[in-house]
Amino acid sequence: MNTSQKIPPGTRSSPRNLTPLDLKVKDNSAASKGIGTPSPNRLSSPNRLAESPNLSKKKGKKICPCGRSSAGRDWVIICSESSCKQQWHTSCCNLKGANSLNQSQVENLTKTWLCPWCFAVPYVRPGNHPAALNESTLLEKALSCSLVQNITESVKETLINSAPSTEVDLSGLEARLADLSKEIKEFKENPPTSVNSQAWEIPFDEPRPPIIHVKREIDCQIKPYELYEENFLENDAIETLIDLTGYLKNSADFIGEKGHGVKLYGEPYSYTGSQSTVTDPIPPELSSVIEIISTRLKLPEHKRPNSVLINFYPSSTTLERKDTHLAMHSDDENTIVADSEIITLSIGASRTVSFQPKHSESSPSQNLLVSHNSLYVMTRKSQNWFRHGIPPPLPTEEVDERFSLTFRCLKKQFCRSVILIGDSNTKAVNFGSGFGKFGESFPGKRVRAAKIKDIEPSDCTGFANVFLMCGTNDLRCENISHVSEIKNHVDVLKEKLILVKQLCPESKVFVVPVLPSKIPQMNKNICLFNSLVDKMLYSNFPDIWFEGIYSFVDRQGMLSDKLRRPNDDIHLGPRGIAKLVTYLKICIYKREQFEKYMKSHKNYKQESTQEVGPSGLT
Ligand SMILES: O=C(O)CCC(=O)C(=O)O
Ligand SMILES: [Fe+2]
Repeated sequence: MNTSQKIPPGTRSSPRNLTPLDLKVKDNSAASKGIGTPSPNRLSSPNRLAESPNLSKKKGKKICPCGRSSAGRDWVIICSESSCKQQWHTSCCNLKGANSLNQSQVENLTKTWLCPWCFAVPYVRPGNHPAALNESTLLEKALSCSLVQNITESVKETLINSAPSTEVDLSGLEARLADLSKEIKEFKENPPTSVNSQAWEIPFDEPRPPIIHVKREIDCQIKPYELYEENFLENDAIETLIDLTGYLKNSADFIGEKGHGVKLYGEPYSYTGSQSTVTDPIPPELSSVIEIISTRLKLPEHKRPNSVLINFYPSSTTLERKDTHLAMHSDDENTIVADSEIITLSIGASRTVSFQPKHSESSPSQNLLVSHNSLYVMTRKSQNWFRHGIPPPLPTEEVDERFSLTFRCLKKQFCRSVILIGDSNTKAVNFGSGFGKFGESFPGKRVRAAKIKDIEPSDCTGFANVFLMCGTNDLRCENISHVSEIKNHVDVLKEKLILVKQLCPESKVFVVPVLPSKIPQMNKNICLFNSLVDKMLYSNFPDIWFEGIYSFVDRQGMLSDKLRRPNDDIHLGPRGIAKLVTYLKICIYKREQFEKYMKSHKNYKQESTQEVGPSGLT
């Protein structure tokens, strides 16, 4: 089943962002001046102030974004989102009906209520919904409004000029009206490009097509492991680890998973089928090994391991043979830092680690015999190319017990990691903290791809969110001599997306519609391209999001002047870049909300090709 929904541009509006204007209203409100606090002597009557901190009826207080008083007619309710807590009149947030309820009923209703600023509606509004139709005529209305204004001004001007004489000279007015009729006629015959093109509208009841699983044979572009080194630790250090693992084995600290036991230290590592609910702090014995590893492998601070998982593979003489193994899996959880390494140190018997290519039937599996006190290093990236596992011993083979210590660098905020593959318009997008930047909770990187053909799907591996924002250069007037070239670009994009989806089945993929320029002919190319991409995504990848870009567009369907670089018809200026970052973050947030909602829905079945984790579940 389709687990997510793409958003065609122009068919729905983005959640309300705080604009400077909103902030002004808020700042001027009584709430921000601290005068919105309910006074205790008015709590007794249900018609007046309510006792609950989340609910009150206040007279004359301007606490709602409307900035007005509701004269005690409305309940004032507070958003339950702890970082918001904005107060609203029930009428202003479309809950007018709640005014006929009593206090406790309203309290119940609003316990988990998210205000219009916080709640992102997870559904696409159907193209034929009256509000969508209204929106699509907005531009027309706005333009006719300005024409009416023109007429009014012409009439005024004529009357003023004619005022001294008794005879009113209407010739100027007639000429102006003739001009305006001409303008109206031209406008009707040749309406300006609008983002609300019908081409993007999806009929409400049209069933969503199934997700097409297309697989390509992709040659392995990286090695299954980067490094294998024997006799890694000095005697003292290895003896300490032998003591630690021996102690753990006898203290029954290992938690049984299929074919082996596990013990977790440091940052919690959760994977499909993991049984460890608790994690202990990293003990000094392991901290000093992390120190040695980090120095020897020259790991920078941001990739230093902070989580250690010890696997215990019992001897084949004590168990059924098949029970000392680890099933094929990938360590591809999105909490692992995208460019980090997964480092494994072996203690005890030699065992074979098997590596199996995921995307190439013709490439054989590779085996690595890992001996006592050896270390092998895989990259997080390689997890999207290979599965690995410890096969059970052969029927004729006897194996002694083995422990493996796996060191990882985990960061919770990597659940929201971002890769932005884009052209020069994304050049100024920065990660990290500061104005117009992504912020610490969205770690990630930007990769340049000047044209669609330059997108490198393997760059996306390891990132939770993938944004592709290319096409502007492909669609420049000098690069398009025939419509068929635009279609070809869409086909190239489709092929790239097949590879991205195959290499990163767990990533949330977003295609950013090409932003309009100030060049009308180029905008025609862009408009056609966007509508073809929308159709292509709808029929091939309904789980790839294609979110509307109206906030970048002016009434003429062109790149907004406020957002572009001065004297540049195509590129975003600093305000545009800040807006782009906000847009990208809203995309991530909306999708998270949408998936959360869908997960809680009873018919929701996750369409997932998720690998099993080190639990060995098969
Ligand atoms: O024991 C090994 O060498 C492999 C361990 C492993 O793959 C894991 O912990 O994810
Ligand atoms: Fe693993």
